Amino acid sequence: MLRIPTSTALPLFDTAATRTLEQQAAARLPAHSLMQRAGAGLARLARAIAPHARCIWIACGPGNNGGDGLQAAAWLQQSLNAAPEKARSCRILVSCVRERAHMPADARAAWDAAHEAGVQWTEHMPADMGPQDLCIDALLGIGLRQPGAASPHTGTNERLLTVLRGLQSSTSPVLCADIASGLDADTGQYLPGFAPLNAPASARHTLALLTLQPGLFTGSGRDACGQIWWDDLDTGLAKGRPPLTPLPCAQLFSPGASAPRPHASHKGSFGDVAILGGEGLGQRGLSMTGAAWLAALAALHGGAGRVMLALLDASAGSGQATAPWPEIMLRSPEAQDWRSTTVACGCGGGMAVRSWLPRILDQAPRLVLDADALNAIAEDESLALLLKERRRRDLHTVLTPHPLEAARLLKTNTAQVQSQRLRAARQLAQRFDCTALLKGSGTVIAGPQEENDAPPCWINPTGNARLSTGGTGDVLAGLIAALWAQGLQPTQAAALAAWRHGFAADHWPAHIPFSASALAQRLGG
Ligand SMILES: NC(=O)C1=CN([C@@H]2O[C@H](COP(=O)(O)OP(=O)(O)OC[C@H]3O[C@@H](n4cnc5c(N)ncnc54)[C@H](O)[C@@H]3O)[C@@H](O)[C@H]2O)[C@@H](O)CC1
Repeated sequence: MLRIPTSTALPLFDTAATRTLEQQAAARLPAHSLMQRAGAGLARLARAIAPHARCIWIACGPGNNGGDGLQAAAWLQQSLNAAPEKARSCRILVSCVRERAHMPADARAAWDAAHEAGVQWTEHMPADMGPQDLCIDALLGIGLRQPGAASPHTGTNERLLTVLRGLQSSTSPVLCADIASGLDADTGQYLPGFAPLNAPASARHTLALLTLQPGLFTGSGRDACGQIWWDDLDTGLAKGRPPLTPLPCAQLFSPGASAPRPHASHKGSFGDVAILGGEGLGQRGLSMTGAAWLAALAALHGGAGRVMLALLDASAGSGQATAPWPEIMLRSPEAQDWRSTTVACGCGGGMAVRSWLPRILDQAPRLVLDADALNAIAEDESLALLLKERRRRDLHTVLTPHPLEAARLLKTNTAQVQSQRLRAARQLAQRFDCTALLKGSGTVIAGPQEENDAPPCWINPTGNARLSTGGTGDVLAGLIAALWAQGLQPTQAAALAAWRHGFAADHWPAHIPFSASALAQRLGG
């Protein structure tokens, strides 16, 4: 069993691929083996999470996810039976939303095992559960379907939803079997009617079974599933023995070991970054120079050899007084040579960045486009065309939209982007022939399409809600530019930057107030 994230990049499989892998694995094993292993994994993790539980309540759904819960109940009860002194201090209780006769064959076998072990059945969540106890959510796994098409058994949905609401508002920790019930394993979105009404009042853990799926890590997945664990059910998947087919739909990003900087190096060894952004107060009365400074500061602390800042501020130079980092060289946009550097463009660019975009899109060999540069391109077909043509001219681009910016670029709305985050990132990468980094919980990074190949796609596992504050996106854009300038490929630079950005937030020292500029200054480690 692996605790996620690990230091290796892990494959993510969608539901269709998981079904195929499940069939392949089941065909090699005696009947019910996979479910027995799934139940054993759940029982092991349950004991580790709640070693002092007086009550473990297992809510079981109508299908094989419910079967996993029943099998876990059987294992837990059996281990209590083997240690009678413990059996007096802990109860294993099961609620099942469907009768045995209507469950699939594996689940019926698990039901029988639970029954034989002496598990107690209960109609409702026990009223006396406390923070040391544990709930197991085995209601719905990857078999979730749109309500309505769900079940021929009338009344199931209502009972299931009542039990689910109990789990979602539980003050005892919750361990989800495979995935939090109601969450789409491919997209990380709740199906209508399944989203919790309030934020969870207790810790969440999820044991992914057989495969890891993208929905655990993006959209609502992180909040719904909490700490993620993976049990590949002894199939070898976690040891890097994926079969040739089906292929993963994405990977969970993990940085490889970083090479130390050679001793015989100088500032020219690590590339130049130029930032263009920061509309001045004089233009529309809305100063956004801070955004460009943040990107520049991040590029500096991200290890670029030299950092130049070209402010879109008629009174350029005034910024120097407010943010005195003497290592950052101020340039006028006219004086900067855009052909020779890695460029991050758009941070705080306001309206002023628009007139510069034709030149930047035409000249910058490595270009990170953020914020107002993205909005300008979304509104101007001629700019979009220039962007699309860049890769054919051997000029490369990374787009860093948040969901609203992505929606503008894709001519859709934010809800559509969020409902299919992986697909949206891939569409952006394909449409503009570039790398697209879609920000949000579980940032998705998609590379441009290689000939006859699906674009590679990563999900970043690091980061937390600390990053939900102004300026962190500018820091990310500057960091991508810095890593790219140091020689990484664009998609690798984007993914590593997202990882390091999130990692810094995850390991934030309690005594330092979090802000984007503090984050930028901690990127060096
Ligand atoms: N069969 C096996 O050997 C294995 C099964 N596994 C487990 O099996 C799960 C998949 O099992 P299933 O394919 O049976 O699917 P699920 O158990 O996830 O769900 C299917 C059941 O839920 C009902 N349902 C679906 N959508 C609903 C909705 N919106 N409202 C109400 N009811 C709804 C369906 O009518 C069906 O009865 C995995 O998530 C995993 O937990 C894994 O342990 C791997 C091994």
